[in-house]
Amino acid sequence: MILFENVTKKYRGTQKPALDAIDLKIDRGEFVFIVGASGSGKSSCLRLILREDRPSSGQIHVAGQDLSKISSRKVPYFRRGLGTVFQDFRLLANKTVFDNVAFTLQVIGKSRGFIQEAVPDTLEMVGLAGKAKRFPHELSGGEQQRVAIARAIVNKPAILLADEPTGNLDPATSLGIMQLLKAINASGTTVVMATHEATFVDIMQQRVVELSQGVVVRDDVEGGYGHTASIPIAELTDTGARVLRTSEEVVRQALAPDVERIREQDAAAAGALGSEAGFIDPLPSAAGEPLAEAIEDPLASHLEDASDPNQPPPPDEAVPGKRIPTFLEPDVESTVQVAESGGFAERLGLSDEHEGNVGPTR
Ligand SMILES: Nc1ncnc2c1ncn2[C@@H]1O[C@H](COP(=O)(O)OP(=O)(O)OP(=O)(O)O)[C@@H](O)[C@H]1O
Repeated sequence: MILFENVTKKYRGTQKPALDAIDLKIDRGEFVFIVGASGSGKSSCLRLILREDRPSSGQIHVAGQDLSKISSRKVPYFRRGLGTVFQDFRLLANKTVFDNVAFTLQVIGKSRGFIQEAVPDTLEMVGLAGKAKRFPHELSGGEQQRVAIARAIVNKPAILLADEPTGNLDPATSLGIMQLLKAINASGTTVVMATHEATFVDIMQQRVVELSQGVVVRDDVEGGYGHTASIPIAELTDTGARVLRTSEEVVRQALAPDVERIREQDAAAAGALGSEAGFIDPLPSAAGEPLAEAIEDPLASHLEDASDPNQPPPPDEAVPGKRIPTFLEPDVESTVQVAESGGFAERLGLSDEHEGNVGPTR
């Protein structure tokens, strides 16, 4: 699905290569964390996959295509098969939630009827049903990131690239985003995520590729974050250490891969997202469960308990009739970070041809 062969990237005017003879193979359906200290080359790696940049030497294949053979004119078409999520959301400030997501489909020529079905379905999946008419500045940070994820998956990409998608979010909101990405991966979409979030990486036990000064220094099938960003526990006060351990336990409960409940959630989420390999079906599951409900409810009760570090997380408690759990309704107001310009469309693999309005259907 993604293949780097002896890839080196050296930016103009720099002495050391940002990436140095990288070999990397990521198969269809994998969830891969790319970790490493600041400046180790994570974003460079994602930019090369997205064909935003070209390697100085070496070969890159993505989704069966040799990127060196794609002409600049064809790059937007290539990018349509990739979903991208960034730390700063990059929503269009002057468009509603609906229109931000619809924009992706509109510029690639999907019919109005298709858009008016696919967008609400995708918004429901990410827990934003009912917020279609809001503008980005009327949303919390977590909600904005969910809009960005909806925009990234609405075109059913085979690969989702996420560059620090939780970097601007509080821990609880980040956890919701991680669960969403995990569920998207469970549907068959390959997810590659660059992150500094040690706790999530440690607990999710997915493949971890660690970069150091542009070199792959570790590639673990079920790895942890490693020492690159660990907080030395000895430097914490007793209270600090207890709080840290408690929040880790909360996250572990919510994401641990060996918990049967999580498997069931994955299955439910995969059902909600569709079974077609590599693609996400925007229809709800047969049981009518939206993705947000399928993956989030148990977490809400754990998080509520996180305030008391001496209390173990309670058992799961379903909240009858509750479509979107409290956890998915973050009340933290965040600084809205939006992209205003047309370069945004190009980066997302969209042409910036015409930009008519697509009205919300509800
Ligand atoms: N456009 C550029 N021109 C010159 N040097 C660059 C450019 N982009 C990145 N670099 C350099 O390449 C190296 C890798 O940067 P990159 O952004 O890939 O790291 P990163 O691991 O994503 O870092 P961070 O975690 O801080 O986002 C760094 O030394 C950086 O300064």
